[in-house]
Amino acid sequence: MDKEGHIKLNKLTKSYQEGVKTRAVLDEMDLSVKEGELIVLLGRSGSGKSTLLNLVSGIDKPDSGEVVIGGTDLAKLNEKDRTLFRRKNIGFVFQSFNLISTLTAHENVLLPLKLKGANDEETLSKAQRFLDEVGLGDRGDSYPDRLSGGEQQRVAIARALAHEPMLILADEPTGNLDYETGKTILDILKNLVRKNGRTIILATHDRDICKIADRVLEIRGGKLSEISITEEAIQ
Ligand SMILES: Nc1ncnc2c1ncn2[C@@H]1O[C@H](COP(=O)(O)OP(=O)(O)OP(=O)(O)O)[C@@H](O)[C@H]1O
Repeated sequence: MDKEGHIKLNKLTKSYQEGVKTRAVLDEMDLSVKEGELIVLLGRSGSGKSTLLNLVSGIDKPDSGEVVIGGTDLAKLNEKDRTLFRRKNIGFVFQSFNLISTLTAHENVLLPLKLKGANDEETLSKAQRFLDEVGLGDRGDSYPDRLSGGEQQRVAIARALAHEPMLILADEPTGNLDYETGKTILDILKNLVRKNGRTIILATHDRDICKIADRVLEIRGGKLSEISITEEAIQ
């Protein structure tokens, strides 16, 4: 695989129509992410972070421009193939954890593996291994409503990584957690992503999170600009 252009955005443009008004959100945005990079995406509320993540995951379609992930141009896939591609290649971590309430922690981690068609003993133990990795090896039988917010997010991290996706997308992963829990979650996420050699794009408005990044990018006026990490640390 082309390490330099593991993920590429070419002139990505997206606007929303509201009545007669058009709101331009992303304006011919370019980006190239290397394999294994940890990108922190900053931007004020409403700047387009979630819009960008939805385009990168293929959940939403751009007005124009390309999203290329591991050599696959998402626009060339039909709806069904895009869903399959997403299941196989992308892991998600959301602000609101998004665990399935009727499944145990272990079953939640298992789900993306099953959706990929894996369902044998080895798969069961892989899900268990990832629960162990996030420190919840003994909570596999617990349902989400029996877990704290931080524990739920740890299950969500295990779920995002266990099926070995090419790319992890995290949207405000610490947004619903207190400061200390948020710090723990970020450490777990960073360590697991590094250990497994995954690429991650993490959107946040919390500038503190920049400390863990290889590269910090900011969306402003529909474009991306690179911010120096040392500059960010000093502020
Ligand atoms: N489906 C939609 N229809 C119309 N406008 C939308 C839609 N989705 C997003 N927008 C608008 O696009 C802009 C970018 O929204 P987006 O959710 O991407 O921002 P964000 O940076 O993720 O914000 P936040 O940090 O508050 O979550 C906002 O002005 C929002 O109102």
